[in-house]
Amino acid sequence: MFESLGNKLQDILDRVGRESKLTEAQVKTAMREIRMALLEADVNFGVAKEFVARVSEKAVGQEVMGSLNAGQTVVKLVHDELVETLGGQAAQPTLTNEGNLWFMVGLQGAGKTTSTGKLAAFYKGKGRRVLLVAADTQRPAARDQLEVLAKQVGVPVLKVADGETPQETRRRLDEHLRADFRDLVIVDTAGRLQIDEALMDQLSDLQTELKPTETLLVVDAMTGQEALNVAQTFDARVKLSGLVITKMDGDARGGASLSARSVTGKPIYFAGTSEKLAGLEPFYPDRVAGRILGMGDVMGLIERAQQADLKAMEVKKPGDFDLEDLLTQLRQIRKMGPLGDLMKLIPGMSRALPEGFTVDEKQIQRIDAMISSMTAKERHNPKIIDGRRRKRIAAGSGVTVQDINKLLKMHEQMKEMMKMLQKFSGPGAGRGMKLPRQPNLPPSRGR
Ligand SMILES: Nc1nc2c(ncn2[C@@H]2O[C@H](COP(=O)(O)OP(=O)(O)OP(=O)(O)O)[C@@H](O)[C@H]2O)c(=O)[nH]1
Repeated sequence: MFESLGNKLQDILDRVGRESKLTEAQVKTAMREIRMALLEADVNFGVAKEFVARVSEKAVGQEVMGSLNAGQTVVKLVHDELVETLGGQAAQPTLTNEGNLWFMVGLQGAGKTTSTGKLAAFYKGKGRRVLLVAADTQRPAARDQLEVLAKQVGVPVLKVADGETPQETRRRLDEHLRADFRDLVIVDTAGRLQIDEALMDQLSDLQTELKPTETLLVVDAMTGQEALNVAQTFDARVKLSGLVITKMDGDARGGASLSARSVTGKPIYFAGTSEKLAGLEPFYPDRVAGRILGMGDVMGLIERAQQADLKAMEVKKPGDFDLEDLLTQLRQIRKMGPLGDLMKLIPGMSRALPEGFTVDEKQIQRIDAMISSMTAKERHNPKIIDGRRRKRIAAGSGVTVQDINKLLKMHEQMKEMMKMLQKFSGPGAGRGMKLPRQPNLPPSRGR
């Protein structure tokens, strides 16, 4: 479990000592890594800080658990705390025999309309009689989009007319329900590009009139830090009862869910996992905890590495792998197959790569230019490249400072990757590797 962060911590903590209890110094060192992992997963800074403080308190003086070493013990503590913070067990919204009326709220583009359709499909599958209400009068196409989804699911839809008052909507809904009994009404409310007072008032008025039994905020996992503000504001204005996190199939590591959950304290009921109607799953805190910690699809990576000819990787100790080597290796590693795909399997890697990064000749030339603008000393020890030098190197190689930052980060992560690949490739691969197939590893992607 948690091999990448686990290995990192293991290395650090092995250097610190082998006491049977976690010392304050050990915990402090480990927590720096943990905080980095949280920030990389786009957890809000304040939330990450509080979280780390909470875990530190629990960890100091804690016995090193059973067969685990100090690093693994810390990661386990962090993981358990993450699971707890994310809600522990998977939770479901309240449903009674009748009179269930749910509000779907959120920013435009968060996936509100899509999630409304997905919920209709999910609960119809459980034998519920669902009615959808298209109340998103903000985006002209939203009501039609919901109608199309409703048709696909096979449930009726009530469309709110432009300029209709909440009272009129209530009356029409009652009429509809009298003629055609439904035990679950899901209302797709007006989206907003950002938090907007007038629209918030409109939403609040509709809520007062329709009295939803659940008010679910749809949060886009890709929004990262912004999730905290969005969740906070919506909760203050329309009192949320739960959350739905969409686009968990993307590159985001799920930090948004931790931020949104921490600030509202409301359960996360569902995770959106594709654009399709079936792409909705109950939210499993343990899976997301693993993903936030950046464990990626480690098993997938190992399988690929074992199939590849990795002789080139054995030239150096990973710790000595410098930027010049990076350039050489970048070309050799391409033999492993589509490098982009492979890199996505590495925790944090997809975020570290420059936007739209694909390994083609042009990219290699850019990296070549960046590395060539560095001194031999800098190439060997990139840590000495400070802000001023980054600017100059960027200017000298025709790229931005962000590109330099990303390159340096990628280099660090490649070193990590090489450590893993070395461990798990070549004759004897797999021997001594402590990698049981975990049922709760994050779902593998791209395979
Ligand atoms: N990959 C992926 N895409 C999703 C998911 N949920 C929604 N989307 C996509 O996100 C985009 C926006 O979704 P919508 O449902 O239209 O967004 P909305 O929040 O209803 O937007 P408004 O109606 O404008 O407020 C669409 O292209 C969806 O297909 C998901 O879980 N995974």
